Formats: sequence, C-alpha cells, structure tokens
Amino acid sequence: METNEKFRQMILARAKDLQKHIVLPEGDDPRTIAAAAEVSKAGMADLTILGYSKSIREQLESKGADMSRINIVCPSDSPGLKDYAEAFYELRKHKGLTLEKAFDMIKEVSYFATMMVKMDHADGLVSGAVHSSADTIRPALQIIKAAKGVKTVSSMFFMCRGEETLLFADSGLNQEPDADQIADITLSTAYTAKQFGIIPKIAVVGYSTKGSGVGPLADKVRAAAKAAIAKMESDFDGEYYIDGELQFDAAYVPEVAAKKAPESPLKGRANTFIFPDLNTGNTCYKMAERLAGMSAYGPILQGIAKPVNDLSRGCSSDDIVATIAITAIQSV
Ligand SMILES: CC(C)(COP(=O)(O)OP(=O)(O)OC[C@H]1O[C@@H](n2cnc3c(N)ncnc32)[C@H](O)[C@@H]1OP(=O)(O)O)[C@@H](O)C(=O)NCCC(=O)NCCS
Ligand SMILES: CC(=O)OP(=O)(O)O
Repeated sequence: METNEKFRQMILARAKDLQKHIVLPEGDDPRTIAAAAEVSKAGMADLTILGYSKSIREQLESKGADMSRINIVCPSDSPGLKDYAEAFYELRKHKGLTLEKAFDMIKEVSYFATMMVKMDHADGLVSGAVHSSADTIRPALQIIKAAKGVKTVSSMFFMCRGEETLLFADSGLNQEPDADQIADITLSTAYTAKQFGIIPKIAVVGYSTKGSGVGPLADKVRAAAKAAIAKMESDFDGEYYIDGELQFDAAYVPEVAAKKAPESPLKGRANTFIFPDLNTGNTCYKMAERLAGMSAYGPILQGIAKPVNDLSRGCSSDDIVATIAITAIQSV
C-alpha cells in the first residue's frame, strides 16, 4: 500500500476535522486493535471497541493508544444490552423475531454495534476484518435499512494509487443486479464520488464496446448502461460524464478509446466503473489491489440510512484506519 496516496491524506484530514464516534465490533482482531491505536493517537475520532477478550485494553496500551478516546465494551456485560435487545425486537418482531432470540442475537458484536448506530450511540461502524461481508452487511440491511428514496443499497471501493482515485461498484453486495438496480448503483456511486470531492466519469463496463460484442451478456450491459444514463440525467445533481457499454480499455486508455469509442464523452478518462455483476466487480477490485498495487478501501456501503462499512478479511490495519475516516465523512 502506498501511504502517500492523495485520497488517503485527504480523508484522514477531513475525518480529523469532523471528530466523529465510530464503533469497531471486532476488538478481538489484532489489526483492529492496531488501527484503533493509530486513530486515537492521531486524534481522528472517538472509538467504541467491542469484544470478549480480556486483553483488549492491555493490547491497546502496549501500542500507545490514547485511552481517553477509546471505550471498550463487552456486549454481554453491557448495561446497554437490554435496551438494544428490546429495540431490536421491536424492529424485527414482524419478521418473527422473539424477545428471547433478540437477547441472544444482540450479544453478537455485529448486531450490538449495528444497534448502537441505529440508536445514535455511534456515528458509524466499521467491521469485516473477521466477519464475512454477508454477516457484516445483513444486520445493517435489517436494522438500519436503505436511506429515504433509495431502493437498492449497494457497495463500492475507492481504489487508490498515488494521485489516482478510482471508484468500483458494485464489488461487494448485489450479486446479479438487473438494469434498474445497476442504474441505482450508478446513481449512488456518483453521489459517493461527489461526497468525496470527485467528479464522476462513469463507465458501465463489460466485454463489448458500443455493439462490438453480441450475446445476452453484452445485451445485459447495454440495457444497464441505457438505464444508468437515464437515471443520471433525471436524478443526479452535479457535474458528471457517463458512457456505456464499454470495455475497460475503451473507458480507461485514451488511445484505445480514440479507436474503439471515438464519440465517447469519457475520452478514455473514466474514474468510476460500474460492473455487471458481483463476480466481475469483486474479482476486478482484488486484481487491481493485488496485481496493480492499488489500495482498496471498502466495501463502502452507499444508499444506507447511516454509515456502516465492511472490510475484506484480507485487509491491513492501514485499510481499517482509512475506512474509519471514510465512515466519519459519510456520517455528516
Ligand atoms: C448482503 C446479503 C447477505 C443480503 O442477503 P440475505 O442474507 O439473503 O438477506 P435477505 O435477502 O433476507 O435480506 C435481508 C434484508 O435486507 C434487505 N436487502 C437485501 N439486499 C438489499 C439491497 N441491496 N438493498 C436494500 N435492502 C436489501 C432485504 O429486503 C431484507 O430486508 P427485511 O429482512 O427487512 O425484509 C446478500 O446480498 C449477500 O450475501 N451479498 C453478497 C455479499 C458477499 O459475499 N460479497 C462478497 C465479498 S465483499
Ligand atoms: C470485500 C471482500 O471481498 O471481502 P472478503 O475478502 O472478506 O470476502
């Protein structure tokens, strides 16, 4: 990971100005402890760390954490447990949740942390270094739910190297989005770009450029691009560029764009890539991270009512620090 990334420096500075409170449910994970120590020493945010290990405080102190910025909570011993269990039961009883089951589930750190955010006891949460994405995202979808006016919650990655920041979506949540869902993902990703000071230059990508490929998969991307272009025209407020269907090289390499898509408004300078399905989106982000040495921050959830962000189980503590900063910025 390059620590001189422009994007990383920007988000760390913005988060420090905001002074938010973020909950980290995975206090039993050493990378989370290292990230928490860094964040507290940098004075970037207040943190609540959840966990069942007796040595969390000791580990933080050994890393020089500023303990005045960190609260450690063991869910099953917490005075908040009863309130969270009861509130969780009220939210989900129409789905068959019993009070007894709610008390059991709330002891699980992901549910406890999600209820903290729901009840405004934290501004956002970051998890997923240990839990799978499904186990991190499911409580958020069940409890926090989509933001007003949003149908499809989705996820994106900031892919960073030096001066360059790219956005990839959906690389973490929606498995086989249809054209309307891809339009929703596109709009949310454009707003995420805007929130982080980036003008979205969006390419809806696949294996065909402007009709060069035939078959149902190319048809699917063409239909998705059409829906995404229409959605951006009607619903996005701000400067943007969009085109599709395009292959990645026609979207990203100006010389190739000049040959394959000379009329494209992107001119081979796309910074936001919308993928046709989760196999493609997830594989592409991991390849850019591992083969091209880009930092990958995410999956960042978008279109959700309050910020909850996931991590890859392969993440580093530096990734967690950046995701805490992104979460703080999203909570404004
Ligand atoms: C996130 C995920 C777990 C949700 O699916 P699920 O566990 O089967 O859950 P359900 O479909 O029962 O949905 C749970 C709730 O979330 C809602 N939901 C699911 N997907 C949603 C979306 N994209 N937007 C908004 N709400 C959504 C459902 O409506 C449901 O709400 P309800 O329980 O209040 O009725 C699933 O989409 C998933 O596994 N995605 C892939 C994650 C992954 O492995 N990524 C790769 C690594 S990053
Ligand atoms: C985002 C992602 O792919 O998560 P994981 O690597 O944990 O499956």
